[in-house]
Amino acid sequence: MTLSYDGKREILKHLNFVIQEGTLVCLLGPSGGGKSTTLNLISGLLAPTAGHIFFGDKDVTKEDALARKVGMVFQNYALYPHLSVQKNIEFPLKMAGLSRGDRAKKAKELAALVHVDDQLDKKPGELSGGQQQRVAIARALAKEPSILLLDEPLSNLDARLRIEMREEIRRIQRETGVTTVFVTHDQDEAMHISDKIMVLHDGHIQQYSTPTTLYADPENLFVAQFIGEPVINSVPASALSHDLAGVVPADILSQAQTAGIRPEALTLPQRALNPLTTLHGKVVEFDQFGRESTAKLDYNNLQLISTEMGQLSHDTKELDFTLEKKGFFLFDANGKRIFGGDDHAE
Ligand SMILES: Nc1ncnc2c1ncn2[C@@H]1O[C@H](COP(=O)(O)OP(=O)(O)OP(=O)(O)O)[C@@H](O)[C@H]1O
Repeated sequence: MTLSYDGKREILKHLNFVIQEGTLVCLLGPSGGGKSTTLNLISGLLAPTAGHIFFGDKDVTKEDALARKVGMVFQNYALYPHLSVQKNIEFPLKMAGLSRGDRAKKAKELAALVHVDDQLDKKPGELSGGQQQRVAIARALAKEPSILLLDEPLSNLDARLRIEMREEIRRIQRETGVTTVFVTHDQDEAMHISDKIMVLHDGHIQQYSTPTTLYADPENLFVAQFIGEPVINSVPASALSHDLAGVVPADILSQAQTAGIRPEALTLPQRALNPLTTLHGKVVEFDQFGRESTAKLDYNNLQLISTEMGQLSHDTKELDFTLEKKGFFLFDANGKRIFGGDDHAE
C-alpha cells in the first residue's frame, strides 16, 4: 500500500508486509519514518492512497476502526478519569451490550491478567503510570480485538518501569495470543519483546525480520547503524582495502563504499573465534562503564571501538588485533550489504 497525505508527497512508498497471526511485531525507526502512519492504516484511522489491507482473508481497506475491531493503546493511556478501574475496563463491554454481571466477571478476569485486580475501585488519577497503562491494555483487550495496536505505550514511564512494563506486555501478549503491533523508536525495547521487527525509515521498510537476524544480518547500512549498542563502527572501505585484499573477493572490494564493524568483532588474536584477518593499530583510550569496558583503537587514523579488549594491559600502545568474520560487513554506494552477515553462514 501507499500513502500520501496531500496527494503529492508519498509518505509510505509501496509498503508490502504480512503480520503472522498471534505474533508481536514492532514498528521501529527514527522520528518521521512512518511508524504512526503505518499503525493508523492498520487501525483504519487512515485510508491508503493506493493498495489494500487484509485481516486474514478479509479485505478491510474500506472498513473503519470499529468494524475492524482493533484494540488501541496510546502513550497517554486515554482512560476515563471519572470512572473507576473496573468501570474503565467494563466500558467497551457495556457498549457491546453485555449484562452487568457478565461485564463485572470479564473485567475482573482482565484485571487479574494485567495484575491490577487489587485496584478495581480506584480512579485512574490514584494509580501510577505503569498501573494506568495496565488498565488501558485491559480495556483494549476487553472487546476481544482482532489486533492490538500500541503506539509508544511506554514513553511516559521512567526507565526502570519501562523495562518492567515491556516484559509485562510480552507476557500478556503470550498469555492471550492476540496479534500485536507495537510502535517504538527504542531499539532496545523492540529487540527485547518482538517476534519480528519492521524497521521503517523514509517511508520504506528497511528490513522486516527477527531481532537476531536484524543484528547479525543487516541488509543495509541504515539498519546496521540503527541496531546495536555501542553503535557499529562505520569507516570508508578504502581504509581497509590493503588488509582486506585477498581476504574479500576483489570484485566485492571494488564496489565496497563503507565497512561496518561491530565492536565485538574486534578482538585479541588469542581470543579470536573465526578470524577474517589481522589488523594493526594503537590503543588510544580505555573506558569502563559498570561491568563493560570499551577500547578506542586508532587504525589508519580512523577511530574504532572494541568491547573485547578488557584483558589488555592499560600500558599497551601498539598491537595486532583480529577482525572477526561475524559482525563485519561491507556496503556499496547505495548502502546495500554486499559482504558479511549470512554470506558467512557455515
Ligand atoms: N496528518 C499529517 N499530515 C501531513 N503529513 C503528515 C501527517 N502525519 C504525519 N505526516 C508526515 O508523515 C511522515 C511520517 O510521519 P509518522 O508520524 O508516521 O512518523 P513516525 O515514524 O511515527 O514518527 P514519530 O516517531 O515522530 O511519531 C512525516 O514526514 C510526517 O511529517
